[in-house]
Amino acid sequence: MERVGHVFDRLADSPLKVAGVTVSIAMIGYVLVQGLRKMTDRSNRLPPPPGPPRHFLIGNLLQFPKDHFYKRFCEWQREYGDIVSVEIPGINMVILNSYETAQELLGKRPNSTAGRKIPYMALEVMGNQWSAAFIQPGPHHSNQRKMLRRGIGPQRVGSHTPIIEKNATRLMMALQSFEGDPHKLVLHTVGKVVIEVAYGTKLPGSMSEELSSWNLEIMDLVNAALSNFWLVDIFHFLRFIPSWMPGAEFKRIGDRSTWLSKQIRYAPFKTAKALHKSGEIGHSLATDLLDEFGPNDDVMDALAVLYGAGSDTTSAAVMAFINALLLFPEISKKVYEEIIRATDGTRLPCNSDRANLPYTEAVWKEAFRWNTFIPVGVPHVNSQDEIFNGYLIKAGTLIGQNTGFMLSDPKVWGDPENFRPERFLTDEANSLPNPLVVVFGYGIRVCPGMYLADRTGFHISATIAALYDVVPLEGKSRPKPELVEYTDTFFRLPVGLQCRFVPRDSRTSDLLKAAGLDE
Ligand code: HEM
Repeated sequence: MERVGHVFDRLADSPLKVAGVTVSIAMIGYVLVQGLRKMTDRSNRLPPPPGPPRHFLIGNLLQFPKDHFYKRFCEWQREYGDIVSVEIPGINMVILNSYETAQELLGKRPNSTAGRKIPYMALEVMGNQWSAAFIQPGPHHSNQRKMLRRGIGPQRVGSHTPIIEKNATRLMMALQSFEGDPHKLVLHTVGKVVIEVAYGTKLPGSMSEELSSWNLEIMDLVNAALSNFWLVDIFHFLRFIPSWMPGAEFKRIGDRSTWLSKQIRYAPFKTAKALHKSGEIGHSLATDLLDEFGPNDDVMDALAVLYGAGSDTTSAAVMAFINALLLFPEISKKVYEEIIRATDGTRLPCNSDRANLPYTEAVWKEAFRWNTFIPVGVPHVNSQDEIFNGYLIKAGTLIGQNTGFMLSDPKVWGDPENFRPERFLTDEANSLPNPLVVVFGYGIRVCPGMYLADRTGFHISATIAALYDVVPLEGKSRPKPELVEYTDTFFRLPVGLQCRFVPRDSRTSDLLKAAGLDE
């Protein structure tokens, strides 16, 4: 204080001196208040959620899995409970193992727990900083979500039913002579649905094919990028080294991905705008959004995100249903009988039959739950410190969701290992979460495509069950459910699934012919 006084004594009584004294007092005050706040702040004394012991400097780096995340997360759940925290250098992470904790933290605190932390390589170097799934909450994120809700939300999703039904019927025709793993066929069908929902049916066939292949390529690149660590994630300046340099593989991946990203955004949108202008576009999400918002970048990006976010996901759900039809023939027969009762066996099932198909609905839910195809949710990030159940979750923590455990916790499901759709048909159902709600995410990041996914996936799945008995290849026996393995990917698929689609009865081909899709 003396030194401060001495300096000011040398200044004349001037506005400068007054200002200087004021600033000094303010600064001292500020330091004291901050110190006191630190001493009294309850949150500073709170521990992080429990988790495996951390090592000096490297935290849990050695225990953190490089693959099979779900398996390790379940091991930690057994040891530490509903909420587990781990730390690897530079990253704090918590893993939520119960639906209630996820709802509390992510669903009920949407303003502070809805961030994303996408590595620099996947976001910037690969040119994905436009995607609603990757960007931070803010005007672009909320605009795009508003647009998706307008076009494929609960009010409007029904308007896309003809596109879903037409493409499902095409798939049924292809399955008549198909043997092997149907994943590619299902993915292609869902991709067509998504493209036609987004841009209508008037895009030239070649553009639609290109859009699929661009998307499939970039999805592979992004998945590979996200499962690797890149130096550029830490040293961002590396992005400026030229692509031809030896060792600059990341740059070449980044350049290719950025090109694909641009094609996916601009090419179909340009055609859709022209078709809209000439009045030829027909019904589509693009039509709705161009009518209401005009041709702006948020409209372009809301449309462009659909394929990447909607095709792999929905086709994985349909594959889970097909897997169940193959593994559990009695369940498959019951679904078939229920659908025949609803349609009198005189027509293909349609979306409006759904209300009369409670058993099929229960099988659809159980297919989402049993060995779920999406065992780990998309992590959120909190923008401020959160106090939760007596623990401190520091701002900037990655908040992961162990969806697989939530859907197989014996305390909730009793016999999670059994594929038992009846659990959704009795009073027991009242105490169970809906598996679809569990997998579609939380808060302001909840999947905006869930109504379209549910409608498309359910219709394709029910139609397969109505027309075909899904059986093993000639000479092979049905796989044993407990022995089936699943890929270690973000969307898990049954490993080595091989099957045939045997028409249920002579009506199958008549029904397909009557559907009249020869155009
Ligand atoms: C069975 C199919 C699907 C599943 C299981 C699924 C699951 C998810 C999940 C878990 C998230 C992250 C939610 C969160 O962060 O809390 C998400 C986000 C998203 N989904 Fe889906 N999804 C499916 C289908 C679709 C479809 C068909 C579309 C579009 C047509 C779509 C568009 C999106 C978009 C744009 C996001 C990013 C939302 C955001 O970050 O704000 N999804 N989805």
